Amino acid sequence: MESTLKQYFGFSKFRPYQKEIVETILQGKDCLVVMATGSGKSLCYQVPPLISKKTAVVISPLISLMQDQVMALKQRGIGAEYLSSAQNDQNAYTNAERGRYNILYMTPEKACMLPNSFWSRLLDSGICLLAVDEAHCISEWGHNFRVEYKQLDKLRDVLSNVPFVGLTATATEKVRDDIIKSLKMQFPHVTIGSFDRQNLFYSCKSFDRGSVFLNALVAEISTFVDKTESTIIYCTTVKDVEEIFETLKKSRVHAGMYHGQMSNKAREDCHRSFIRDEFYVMVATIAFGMGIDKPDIRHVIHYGCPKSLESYYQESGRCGRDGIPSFCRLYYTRSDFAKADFYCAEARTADQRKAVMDSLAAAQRYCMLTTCRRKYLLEYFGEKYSSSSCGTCDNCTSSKKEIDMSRDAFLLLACIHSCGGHWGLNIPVDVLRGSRAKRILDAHFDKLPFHGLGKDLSANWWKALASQLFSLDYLVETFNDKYKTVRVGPKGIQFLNSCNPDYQPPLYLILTPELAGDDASRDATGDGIVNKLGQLEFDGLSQTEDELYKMLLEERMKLARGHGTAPYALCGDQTLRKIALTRPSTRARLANIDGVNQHFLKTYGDRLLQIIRHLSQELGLVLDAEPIAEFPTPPSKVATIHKNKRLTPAKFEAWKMWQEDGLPAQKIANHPGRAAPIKVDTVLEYILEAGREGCSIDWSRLCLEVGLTQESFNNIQEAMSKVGNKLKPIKNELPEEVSYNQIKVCLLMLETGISSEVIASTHQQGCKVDNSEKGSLPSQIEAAQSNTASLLDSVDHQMKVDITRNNNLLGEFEDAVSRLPVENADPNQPGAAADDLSCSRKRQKLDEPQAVQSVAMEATEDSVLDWLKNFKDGVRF
Ligand SMILES: Nc1ncnc2c1ncn2[C@@H]1O[C@H](COP(=O)(O)OP(=O)(O)OP(=O)(O)O)[C@@H](O)[C@H]1O
Repeated sequence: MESTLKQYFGFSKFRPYQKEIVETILQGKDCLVVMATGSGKSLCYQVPPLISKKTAVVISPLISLMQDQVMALKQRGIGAEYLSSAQNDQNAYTNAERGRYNILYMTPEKACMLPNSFWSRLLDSGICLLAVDEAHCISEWGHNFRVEYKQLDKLRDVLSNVPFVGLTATATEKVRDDIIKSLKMQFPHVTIGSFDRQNLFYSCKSFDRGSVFLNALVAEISTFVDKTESTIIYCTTVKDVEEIFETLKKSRVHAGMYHGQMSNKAREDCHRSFIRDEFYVMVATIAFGMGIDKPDIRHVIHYGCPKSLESYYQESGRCGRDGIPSFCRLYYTRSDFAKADFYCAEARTADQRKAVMDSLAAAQRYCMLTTCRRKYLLEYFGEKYSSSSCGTCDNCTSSKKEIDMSRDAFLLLACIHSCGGHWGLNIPVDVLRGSRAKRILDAHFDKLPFHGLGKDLSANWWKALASQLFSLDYLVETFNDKYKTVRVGPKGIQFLNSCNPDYQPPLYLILTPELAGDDASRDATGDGIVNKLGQLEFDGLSQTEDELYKMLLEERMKLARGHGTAPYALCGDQTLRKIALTRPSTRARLANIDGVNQHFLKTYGDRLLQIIRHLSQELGLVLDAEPIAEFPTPPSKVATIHKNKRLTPAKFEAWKMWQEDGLPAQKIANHPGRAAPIKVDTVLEYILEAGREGCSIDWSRLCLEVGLTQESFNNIQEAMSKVGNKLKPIKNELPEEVSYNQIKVCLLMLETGISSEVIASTHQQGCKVDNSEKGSLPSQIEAAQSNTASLLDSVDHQMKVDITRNNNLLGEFEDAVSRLPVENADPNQPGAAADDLSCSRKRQKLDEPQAVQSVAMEATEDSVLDWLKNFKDGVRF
């Protein structure tokens, strides 16, 4: 099973539950799979046909979804086709009957219409399973009931011995029972995975409709587009879709739109362009829902509260299906919560109406929540979340100010209580605000002592306060057949009992923007949550590796265009990031990367290797940077703000050995603890990466180790002023002996504000000797001695840990000298040594592995001085 997984999908491991489900299907048993969006349900029905060599029939609700899946499967070398009204190729039917496809998709309508003869021929050829994707559509209790799904039970009689597999991301117990019954499943194996999408960051914000907000939204979205991050903006009406689309267009943000009033063709075209990354923003109604199989959507924005929490989970679940950190934001207005009647219009029974009202109330509560959003979402779906803070939603990451609102809470609770608890929220709020509307006067509520006591605050302010009191269970909402009523719950009564008009016990509530009346923070997209989050903690790509990743994205786009397919169908972003991190130089190494399958390797492998080689060279990155086995599993959680991006263990270890244990890069590269040696350049790259991430670096020592002198520092700076800060152009500007490592160190020093004064004084003194005192042997020796001493001082300073000899000065001196990389220490080659003091040239070889390899000269003070005397022009270290 694992080799099939690797061969076709490129993955080395099954995700939780996948393997056991595949095994159960292969044993011929029915299965019900309830697992989160993006958790890998499809694989559960895609692997069995590849193992059993029989066809898997998959019922899927949308033609566009089937088309996407078929396209992606073909890219993996899997025989796949779909049957639907959109299928023009008549051969598809004949091929299907003959079992020519591993996976055969069809709509429920098509499945019910196909003649028995088709099924019996296909049965003869071999069917290994019938999967019903988005199986919640079967249930009237589901949030997406579809009549055609109900008729699928007919197939049970035709395919009596074929295992049926129902798959869905959202199913309450009732819905699960419905699916089992409707599909006449026999003792099914039921798998319920976690609903937690750890890589998603959730946030909500109220907004005011209008051009100010729209412009701010568009400005933010264009920053996503700049980063080639795909975004879906879900709207609740076609009008909103068109308005946002137009605003984007005016701002020259290339986007697509998708809603039910567009023609099928226009919708399909738009969908295709979006998945092919021809544009990065899709503005859509929920019509663009279940069928979206694009794994690299980084932002799902809801413009308006969705009709239910189930829909929200499903729609926001389109985000980050590839496991990369992604963002779900919901903007709501209070008027969204008054749409219950509209949503109830289709409900046929009182139960259905209640279900719709309950779902909308849950979504409303989610919007107004001041506690952990993830916890609320998961617990809504019946999953226990033990922590009270996920750390990856706005409520868990923003600092919360709490203030005592006991008096206002007292007024509101007392007013609601006095109104008898038979009304919605509007009446008591109107009473507080001193309304003299007919219904208030008719009920004599103008006589209540609270009438007008809250007139200085807006109705929305009081409703925002009510939301907090709901979330603390001080207030309770009840749904009748048509109306919502609000009453004071037992906790609220307890609070009221402890109050009198002159005294209320403190009640600290979170000061939300609405309660703070902070219009400035609400007049646009508000907190710019994505920007505030700072860097995402992910897989520790260095800046240069990230540059490579972006270039690889572009190259993937070109390849995909050339083959008329979507970039993600070639390989996922996750896989490309791993390629950027490791830069494989051979097919075997490329094949080892998670996500690279046989078909990809055969079709694009050589071209990709060429590209990797070329781009890595351009960026000064070494190939085969890290043994594949050392890959960290990318954390699936979105990170909150951290000072340092996380380093991979390999990078951290290298930095620690260099900085804290004082080992030279050469020793680190060949450290016995390693499975295989790595290149010195790679070690230096890791150290720089650590420096970039805020780890402390002994810059003098690093300059010394790569041979960066003050002069080359100046030269590099000068080159940068001409050609910018890209490595290759800088390198081209400089003498050949200036190495990439020197340039990288210099760039990072400039980037992190490190002064060139840290460059060991020996470099500069060495230059002085070379320039001003050439020819005077004693002075050169003196200078060289002093150079040596100060050089040793600086090195010695770093090598605290590894000093094994005695602690007296001579011992330290010897030890330090013995560690110095000495090139051409052979006294019979004075020419090389003479060259050493020619400043900019003399250090450049230090970073070359072969130079560094000739280490370990056993020395005493006397022997060094003796040895120095043999050289007219000094020596280099
Ligand atoms: N074993 C695995 N290792 C790595 N990635 C995997 C594995 N299984 C699936 N994936 C990837 O996870 C992503 C989501 O998988 P899939 O489309 O099957 O999710 P799903 O559960 O069907 O989601 P949805 O309910 O949204 O349709 C895909 O990009 C897929 O390639």
